[in-house]
Amino acid sequence: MAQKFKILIAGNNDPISSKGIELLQAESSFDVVVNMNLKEEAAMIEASRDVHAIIVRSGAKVTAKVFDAATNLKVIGRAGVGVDNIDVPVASKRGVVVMNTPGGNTISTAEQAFTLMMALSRKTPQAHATIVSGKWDRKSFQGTEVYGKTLVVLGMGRIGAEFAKRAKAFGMSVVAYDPYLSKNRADSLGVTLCEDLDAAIVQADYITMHMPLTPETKHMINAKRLASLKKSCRIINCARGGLIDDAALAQALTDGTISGAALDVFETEPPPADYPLLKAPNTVFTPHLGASTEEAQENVGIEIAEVIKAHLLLGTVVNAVNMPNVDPKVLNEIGPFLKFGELLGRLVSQIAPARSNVVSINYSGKVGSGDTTLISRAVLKGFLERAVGAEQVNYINANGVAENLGLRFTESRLPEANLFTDLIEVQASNGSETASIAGTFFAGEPRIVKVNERHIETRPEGTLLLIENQDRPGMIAAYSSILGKNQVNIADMSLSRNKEGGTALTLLTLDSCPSPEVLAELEKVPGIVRVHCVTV
Ligand SMILES: NC(=O)c1ccc[n+]([C@@H]2O[C@H](COP(=O)([O-])OP(=O)(O)OC[C@H]3O[C@@H](n4cnc5c(N)ncnc54)[C@H](O)[C@@H]3O)[C@@H](O)[C@H]2O)c1
Ligand SMILES: O=C(O)CC[C@@H](O)C(=O)O
Repeated sequence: MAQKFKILIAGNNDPISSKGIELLQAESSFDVVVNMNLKEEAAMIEASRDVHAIIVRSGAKVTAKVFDAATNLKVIGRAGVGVDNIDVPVASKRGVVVMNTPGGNTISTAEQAFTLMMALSRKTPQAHATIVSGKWDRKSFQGTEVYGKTLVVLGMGRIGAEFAKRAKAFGMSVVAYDPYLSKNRADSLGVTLCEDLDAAIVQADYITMHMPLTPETKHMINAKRLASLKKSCRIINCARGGLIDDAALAQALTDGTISGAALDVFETEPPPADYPLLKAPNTVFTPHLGASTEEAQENVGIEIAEVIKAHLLLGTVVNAVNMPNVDPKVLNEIGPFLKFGELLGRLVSQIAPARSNVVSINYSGKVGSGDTTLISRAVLKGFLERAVGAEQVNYINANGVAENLGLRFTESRLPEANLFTDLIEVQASNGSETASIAGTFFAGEPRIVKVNERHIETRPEGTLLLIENQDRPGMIAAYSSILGKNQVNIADMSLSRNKEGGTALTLLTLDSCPSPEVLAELEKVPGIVRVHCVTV
């Protein structure tokens, strides 16, 4: 029977598009629960206990305690961009994929920010309030044009770029500050790139903010920077509360250091009644409505439903913030390498020297010319399974699990392979000893082609017995007779030696796993250096 997946659509009065919900409800293997009343952490914990997927906007918070309770959780979908309501480091540690919908609300948010800029310039909300209160006041609301003014865009990503296009159409000259923006991109947008934040903002008649909240961007606009601005400067923030120090902004507005602020987002949401900013002059506020349009909500609601469905049913990963993308085409191409990489990692972990602290993956041939991030994660996953348990490690947390164990991981690529179209070699080393296995595909079938640098050929199937012995007559008979007398049948055999009379390596495929006593007996045979029994 197909697995049933329970999906929680979690909200705090911020609904997800019904079209997205219906798309999930139409799938017979999904049990969809919608709960828009998850303001308190305790309620979120209860609702998440047995779910496989959670979909949120910005209202519901997925905290570490929610992860503790949601032991079946595989994926979280954010119907929107910012994932600051999800504890992403904990998600990664627990192996939960976090996916968002970048782009679906770009236009709506750029339009909202632009609307705020215009409303701030023309005091529209204040003028409206006087009319509805019965006054006809045409003197108090003289505004300013944006035409000919200098706009500084902080964060020239998707939304910043859409804002900039609109500002240019309104005759503004646009300066961009974004440490990750290339000169080419700035040129193609027709904006002036300024590499220094302080030098950028002192020119501004308007500043609009469009970057994520990170430790680096927190309080980017603080008391010191506010003091450096033109007195006529107005600030718009439709990105995230916390980019601006709200207390410092309230002060700067009150004492006339700057001319106005229009905010869709606040450091504390919702702001309490005594929040100083709410009493400051020359402001326009909206309650985090950037993405609140029919179009944006339909875009992000449908998109997140589609990616969650594809992830649960097919394993595809799209727009994950804690994992590389795996679309069905790529998955199809690299799928066999993922399985094989995991298997090589698992095999090497069984012959690795004690206290190995470095795992190296060497790619050669075609496989090394593409993106190998996921294959390496697969190798690490396979390698770590013995140390932490197969359930505890996956493609998302493999790097973190390795780091916790003090295991370093290196990767190298050779575009040319000497003998094989594709070759993946996995090595584990503790500084003084190294063990390695390399594999490839022959006519689509996986093969082990090297063990500890020796050429050998075997199918990675069942139980493999690896015997290193002195190269001298009678060795094969010695170990074969011990296996035979203990009813262990040899299904396949591959031999290799470094030189005549040197060391030989035998890889036997066995029909059953020899007992520890049989392995001990083999190790005692004169001339046998090492025996490893490895399960594929
Ligand atoms: N108000 C809303 O409802 C709403 C809706 C959508 C998005 N947002 C927020 O808007 C922000 C931008 O969204 P986006 O889709 O444009 O994201 P994006 O990733 O396309 O753009 C973000 C930009 O910020 C830049 N950046 C990063 N660090 C920076 C720094 N230190 N200084 C300057 N720039 C920096 C990045 O290089 C990038 O170009 C996000 O925080 C998102 O959560 C808010
Ligand atoms: O869900 C919302 O309405 C807010 C979305 C917005 O903050 C985002 O980051 O995409």
